[in-house]
Amino acid sequence: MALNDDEGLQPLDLVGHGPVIPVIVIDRLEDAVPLAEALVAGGVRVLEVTLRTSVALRCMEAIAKAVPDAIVGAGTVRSVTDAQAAKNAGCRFAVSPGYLSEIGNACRELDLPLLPGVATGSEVMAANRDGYSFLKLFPATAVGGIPLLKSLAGPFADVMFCPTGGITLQTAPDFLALPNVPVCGGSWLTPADVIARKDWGRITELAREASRLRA
Ligand SMILES: O=C(O)C(=O)C[C@H](O)[C@H](O)COP(=O)(O)O
Repeated sequence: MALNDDEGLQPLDLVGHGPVIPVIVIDRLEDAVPLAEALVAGGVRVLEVTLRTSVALRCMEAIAKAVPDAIVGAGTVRSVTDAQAAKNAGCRFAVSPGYLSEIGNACRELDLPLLPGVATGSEVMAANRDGYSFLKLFPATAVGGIPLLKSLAGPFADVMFCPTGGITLQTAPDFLALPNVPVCGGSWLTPADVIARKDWGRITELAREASRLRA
């Protein structure tokens, strides 16, 4: 499925590359490229690098330049400035934890595909109004998880979700079994302690496990 490819938005296939989008926090620039290479080696190409650290933008830039098989995007996009910075860093898509029309419109202007975060029906409607129908449900487990996704499928039958927040290798299959969930997100593929000890082999194993889940 193409990501929010309504008129005016650049389509990006985020679903055809596997069932899980890793949500990544990188503290050291030197870890960016080997981490991305380890994920790609495990079959995970779509990478959401969060804008939560001071080196995040430089990490995205490094991955975009050095790991051509990775499709790198920016997570934690909370402002128009963040979206612009992500585009400048070479990101192919952006993910926001919530939704603001100004971010939706700015991403359209920037030709930067956006996966907007929503947690309520009103937010789904605001994002739909602005042309977005593939949405991130965040924080997925905390706001209602599978029962909420089943409920949303009634009034929002044409909306697809990437639930993220509180999902694990064990619970991901139940989310992916829902007709309105083609892909889910999670940080379990890139644990902080594994990155800290530069155990890239373990990252590849975690990626391989995730990529084998049913898409
Ligand atoms: O930083 C952002 O913009 C986010 O979107 C938050 C992440 O999606 C979640 O923190 C991932 O949740 P966990 O898999 O439970 O760790």
